[in-house]
Amino acid sequence: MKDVNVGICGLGTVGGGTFNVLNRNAAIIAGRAGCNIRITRIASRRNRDDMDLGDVPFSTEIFDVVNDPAIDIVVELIGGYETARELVLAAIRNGKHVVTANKALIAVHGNEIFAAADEAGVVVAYEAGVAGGIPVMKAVREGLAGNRIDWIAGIINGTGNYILTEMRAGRPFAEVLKEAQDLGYAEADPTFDVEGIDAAHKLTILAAAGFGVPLQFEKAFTEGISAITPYDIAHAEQLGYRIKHLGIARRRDEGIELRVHPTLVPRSHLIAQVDGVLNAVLVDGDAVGQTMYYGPGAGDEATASAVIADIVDAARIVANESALRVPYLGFAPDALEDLDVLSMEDIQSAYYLRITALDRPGVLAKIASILSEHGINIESIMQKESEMKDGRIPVIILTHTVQERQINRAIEELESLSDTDGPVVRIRAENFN
Ligand SMILES: NC(=O)c1ccc[n+]([C@@H]2O[C@H](COP(=O)([O-])OP(=O)(O)OC[C@H]3O[C@@H](n4cnc5c(N)ncnc54)[C@H](O)[C@@H]3O)[C@@H](O)[C@H]2O)c1
Ligand SMILES: N[C@@H](CCO)C(=O)O
Ligand code: NA
Repeated sequence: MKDVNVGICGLGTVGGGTFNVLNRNAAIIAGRAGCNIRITRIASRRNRDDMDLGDVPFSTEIFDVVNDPAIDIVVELIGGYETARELVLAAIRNGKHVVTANKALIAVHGNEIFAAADEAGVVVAYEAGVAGGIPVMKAVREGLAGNRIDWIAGIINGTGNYILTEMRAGRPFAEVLKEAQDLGYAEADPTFDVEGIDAAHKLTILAAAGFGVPLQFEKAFTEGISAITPYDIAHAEQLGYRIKHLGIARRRDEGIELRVHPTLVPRSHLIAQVDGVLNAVLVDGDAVGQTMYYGPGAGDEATASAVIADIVDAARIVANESALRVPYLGFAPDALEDLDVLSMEDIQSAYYLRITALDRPGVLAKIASILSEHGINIESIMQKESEMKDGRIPVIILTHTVQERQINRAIEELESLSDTDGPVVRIRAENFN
């Protein structure tokens, strides 16, 4: 059996997991790959005293790995945008295949990196970057190749889902975030997790591969979970919904919806049961219908599982000098469509609205008439007793699907009524029909 040489850049959570699993399962992996996958160099800022690297040379200079002529596959696990970009482009220039878990890099610099890789005749693989251990890129790029994909919706940030899950049990935000960081789930800058940036990176990649469009991260809409209150979580539950932080990409004739925000989902739907660090991606294809991919979205060995699957794909190419490659986004580069990302005003969604009304006769009728003037149909309405006994009553409304523009105009009018108090809380909702 041929040897294929791998160099690892970055020996943190994912780098450590990759090293350990590659060693533990070496025989199984060799059997699948048809070659021996050998780690011949590791570089990272610091060596780890909790790991035994055996006789694998270690250095603190990651560019040593990409400049080592013996290395066939460079595994980029340092994270971040700029150094990772330089490292990956240097590896490509040196004729090496690249495996990365870095969705920020692919979402922002993927178009440039894929073009460079095509030019050099090498592959760049990024399965671990999207929904961690779940082989969802394999499913979208290969398993669903016969479908026109109409929409993709997913819980694609483990840290955020972990926080929302624990908040339902009444635990404070900051304490749960610290726990997710200690478990190695969070990004170096955890606002990427909490504010939806990390999920938007992954959604950008899913949308590009699902719909056959270039990566357009700069146009993705992101709203985080930091404004979600236990109050709205409880009321959503009473309406039969659960609040999840979703990435949603929908293909419409006019363009693409690309958005990450807290979303009410029916409690009876499978996706509402996805808790903790687990991720799930729902994909709607015209032939297959809805499929859902579920599993660990973060963590050392779970992510390593996806990194190694990509190493195996690249190793097969090296060992067999094979030209058989799946295009980066699953579509031949000249088949990518120039579809624009729609503005948020143009997206379509259902909405949960919480209006603080003054307890006066006729206020409900005024609210209903404003919604109706804007063409918004009400799915359900709930008027709560005033908890503060201060004459202010929460009115909770779930709407049918409308255009966000209609809701924005209606909210402006609702807020300007003398019978309402303060801003209207608005959370988008999906029924996955
Ligand atoms: N942690 C997860 O569960 C997870 C899951 C999926 C994807 N990812 C992605 O995997 C990548 C790595 O994440 P991680 O959680 O392992 O991070 P980490 O911080 O645990 O590990 C990164 C390692 O790279 C080293 N490093 C960074 N820059 C370097 C440089 N310039 N020179 C030398 N060493 C450098 C750091 O010292 C650290 O040891 C990121 O892109 C992340 O988004 C992580
Ligand atoms: N920080 C990311 C890691 C996996 O991409 C998450 O929590 O989902
Ligand atoms: Na994955």
